[in-house]
Amino acid sequence: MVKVLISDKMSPKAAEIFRQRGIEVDELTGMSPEELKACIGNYDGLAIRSSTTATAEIIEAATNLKVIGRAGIGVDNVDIPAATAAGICVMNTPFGNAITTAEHAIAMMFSLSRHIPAADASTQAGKWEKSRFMGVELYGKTLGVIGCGNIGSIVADRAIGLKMKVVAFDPFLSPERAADLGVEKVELDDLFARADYITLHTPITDGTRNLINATNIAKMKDGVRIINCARGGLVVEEDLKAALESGKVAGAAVDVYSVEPAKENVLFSLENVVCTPHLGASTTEAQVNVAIQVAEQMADYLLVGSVTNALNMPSVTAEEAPKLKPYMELAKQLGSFAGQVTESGLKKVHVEYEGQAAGLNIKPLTAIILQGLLGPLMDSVNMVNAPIVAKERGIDVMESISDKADDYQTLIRLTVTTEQRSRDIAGTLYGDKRPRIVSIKGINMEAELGPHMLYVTNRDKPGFIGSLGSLLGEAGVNIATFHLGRHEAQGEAIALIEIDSSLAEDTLEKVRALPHVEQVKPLAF
Ligand SMILES: NC(=O)C1=CN([C@@H]2O[C@H](COP(=O)(O)OP(=O)(O)OC[C@H]3O[C@@H](n4cnc5c(N)ncnc54)[C@H](O)[C@@H]3O)[C@@H](O)[C@H]2O)C=CC1
Ligand SMILES: O=C(O)CCC(=O)C(=O)O
Repeated sequence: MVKVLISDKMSPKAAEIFRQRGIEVDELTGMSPEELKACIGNYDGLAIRSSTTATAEIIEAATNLKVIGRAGIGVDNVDIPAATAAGICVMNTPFGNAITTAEHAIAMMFSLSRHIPAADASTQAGKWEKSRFMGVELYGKTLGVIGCGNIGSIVADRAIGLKMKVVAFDPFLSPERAADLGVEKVELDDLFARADYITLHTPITDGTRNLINATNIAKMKDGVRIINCARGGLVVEEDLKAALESGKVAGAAVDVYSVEPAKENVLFSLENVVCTPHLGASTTEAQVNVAIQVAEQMADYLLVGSVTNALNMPSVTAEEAPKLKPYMELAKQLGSFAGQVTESGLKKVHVEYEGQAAGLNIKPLTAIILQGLLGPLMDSVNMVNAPIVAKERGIDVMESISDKADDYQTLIRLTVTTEQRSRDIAGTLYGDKRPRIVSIKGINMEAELGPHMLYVTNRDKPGFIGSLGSLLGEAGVNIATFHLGRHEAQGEAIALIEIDSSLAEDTLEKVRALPHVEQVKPLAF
C-alpha cells in the first residue's frame, strides 16, 4: 500500500484526502532530523510545510520516496538537486497561500505606519500614550515592490486600492503585465531612490540573497520603511539593525528570519520593528487550500502518474495521464530497447513524434524514453532525474513533431547516436493501445515486446530460422513469438524473438556461433 508521511503541522484535510484516496498516512510532526532519517525509508511520499528540512542526508535515506509535497510556496527547505538526482519529484502549491501572504504584508505595512503592536501593548498596560504613537498615512506614498510575481502583484493591487503609487522591480515582469497591474516597472536603484515603503516578494536565490544590505540601504530614501514577508536571507539583519538605530530606516516589519525558528534575533526589541513568527501563510483559508492541494497533487502523482506544480519534472494533467499511459509504455520500451543494444558512449538522442503523438504533451514521453535508455547503463535513473543525467553526461537531446506519420496514425521514432553509429527504432499504438515496434534500423517489422526477448542481427540466408529454432528447442527454450525483417533478400536482417524464459549464457554463445549471425542480445522488458 502507498504510504505518506506528513511531518509538519498541516490542516487535517490533507490526511483526510490521502485516506479517501486509499493512501496510508502517518502524521508525525516535530521530529528531529535523526528521527526523520530513521523512518523516511518507509514512505512513498513526504508532505511538509516549512519546519521540515529535506536535506541531502534525509533524501539519501528515503529509499522508497517518490514525491515531496510542499504545502506552500517556498521550497528552500528542500534540497531539490539531491531530490532530482534521487528521482524524487518535488512539488509545491504556488497559489494556495498567495492572497493570505499578501494580506499579511499589507497588515504589516499598516502595523508599522500606526505602531499598532506597541500601541496595543502600551494601552493594555494602562499607559494611554497618545502622543508617543504618532503615525504616517499610506495615502499618496510610494510602495516599492521587489519581486512582482503571485504575491507581489496581489500586494501591488491592494496598495493601489489604498491609493498608493506602486513601483516594481522584477527582471521577469513584462511591460504589458506591469501596465495591467497598474504598476510602474523600474530598475532597482530607481526603486530604492523613490520608495517610502519597500516590500520584498522574491524567492531566495543567489541573485536575491542579502539584497537588503548596507550598500543598498544607503541608496534608499531617509525614513524608508521595509517589509519582509518573503525569506529572512534576503536581508542582512545586522545592516538593517544599524539603519534602524541610525534612523535611516524608520521602521521594519519582519515575518521571516535568517534562522528559524527565531528564538532570538538582532532585530528583536528595537522600538521601530514589528515582528511575527513566519505567519505569512497562517490563515485558516490558506492552510486548508494548501493542504487540499498538496494532498491531491501527491495522491495524483502516486496513484495516477499526473504531475502538477512540480519543480523538477514536466507537468501532466489528470486528463492527460490516462491518454499518455499507453504512450508512456511505448516510449519506455523504445528507450529501453535502444539502451540495451547500445554498446558505446551515447552522444545524441533524437525523438520524433509523428501523427497523433505529435499532439501529446511530449516532455514526459521524452523523459521516460531517457529513463528507458539510460536505465540499462546506470542505476537509479527515473523520469525525474533522466533529463538531468543526460545533460550532465553531455548527451544532446532533441525532440521534433510532425503531423504526418507516413503509414501510421501515430508513431514515435527514437534515433540514438553513439560514438560509433546511429540506430533508430520506431513504435506505434493500434486500437488496442498495446505498443508495437514497427521498425528497427529502418527495417520494417511488427513486434510486441515481452518480458524476455532475443534480438539477433544476421545475414538473410536460407536455413537460419530453422537452425535458430532447433538450437532454442534443444536448449528447452520455448518460443512465444518470432518476428523477422530484412532490408533486401540476402541482405541485413533482424530477428526479434519472444522466449518464455531467459537464456543461459552457454545457449547464447551457441546462438552467436550460428552461421551468418552478427549480433545477439538478450533483452528484458
Ligand atoms: N511569509 C510566508 O509565510 C510566505 C512567504 N512566501 C515567500 O514569498 C516568495 C514569493 O512568492 P510568490 O510571489 O508566490 O512567488 P513567485 O514566483 O510568483 O514570484 C516571485 C517573483 O520574484 C521575481 N524575482 C526573482 N528574482 C528576482 C530578483 N533578483 N529581483 C527581483 N525580482 C525577482 C520573479 O520574477 C517572480 O516574479 C516565495 O518564494 C516564498 O519564499 C510565500 C508564501 C508564504
Ligand atoms: O507553511 C508556512 O507556514 C510557511 C509558508 C511559506 O513560507 C511558503 O509557502 O513559502
